Amino acid sequence: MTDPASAGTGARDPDALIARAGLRGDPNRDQHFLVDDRVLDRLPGYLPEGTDASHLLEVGAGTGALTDRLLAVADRVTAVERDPRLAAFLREEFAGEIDAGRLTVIEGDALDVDLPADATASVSNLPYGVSSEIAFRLLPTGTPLVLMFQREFAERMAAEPGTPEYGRLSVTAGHYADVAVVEPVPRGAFDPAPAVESAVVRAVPRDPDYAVPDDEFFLRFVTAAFTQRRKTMRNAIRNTAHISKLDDPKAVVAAADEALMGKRAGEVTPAEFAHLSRLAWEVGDPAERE
Ligand SMILES: C[S@@+](CC[C@H](N)C(=O)[O-])C[C@H]1O[C@@H](n2cnc3c(N)ncnc32)[C@H](O)[C@@H]1O
Repeated sequence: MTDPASAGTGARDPDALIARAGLRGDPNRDQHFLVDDRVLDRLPGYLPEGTDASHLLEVGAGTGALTDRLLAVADRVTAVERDPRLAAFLREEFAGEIDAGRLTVIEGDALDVDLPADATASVSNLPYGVSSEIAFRLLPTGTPLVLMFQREFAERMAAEPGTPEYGRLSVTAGHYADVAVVEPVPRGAFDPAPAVESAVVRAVPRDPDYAVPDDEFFLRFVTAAFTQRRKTMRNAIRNTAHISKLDDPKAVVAAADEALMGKRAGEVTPAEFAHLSRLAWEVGDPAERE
């Protein structure tokens, strides 16, 4: 049997893991395994200083190259993997760690399975097909996250108002955390190489520096406005009542600041969105208030 520990770092060699698993990553199943040791070694280090690493969560564990790095820094790791062949391989490859109570493998879809409520942080190379849904399962947990996304998606998540990338994703992700792109990752770091570039995002949880009347309403109000991002806020609010579920969007426009109503959604800051959502909650007759 191949020695699981590669020389030097003591970490398992990613290519050897793929060889032992005996399968090729299937892009149709979002299987792009990280094979660049330097990227793998850096990922846990992107967790904010002082992060409680007693129980790390990994979504989409694949052949376990990142799982192995997480086990090196955590007391305990929970790894979720949907592909039964990979889950079986992980149970075999990491039998020692599982027996020692340091690793739990959950076989299933990360969108359906119960994620451990006591995970203290997550480090994951996400399946890109469902990365948005998974991110928005993890962000409300209020734990630090280090997540690999498609680069374009990562940049939209971290974008500032007034930039072309700024949008619904920036405001909604920023509602839960300070989000930053910490490392672009080239296609060649993966096997098989994905069609697009990737990037690592760090999300540090925090309460927003503004108040909203209701999280769900705020997120819906923002989503509605960005469906009409070329229109002024005045028109966007009027035209999207079917999404924001406001009974009286005109009252919101009438009560709001003229200059703000003349801006486009891409120029409206999260705090301004929050202000507008409070106004809409008061005078726009949203569905929840009935
Ligand atoms: C980009 S690969 C990352 C694998 C490994 N962590 C690495 O870095 O090499 C994503 C992994 O997520 C798994 N996966 C795809 N969809 C999933 C889902 N809905 N829930 C859980 N795992 C999923 C794939 O089988 C694949 O192993």
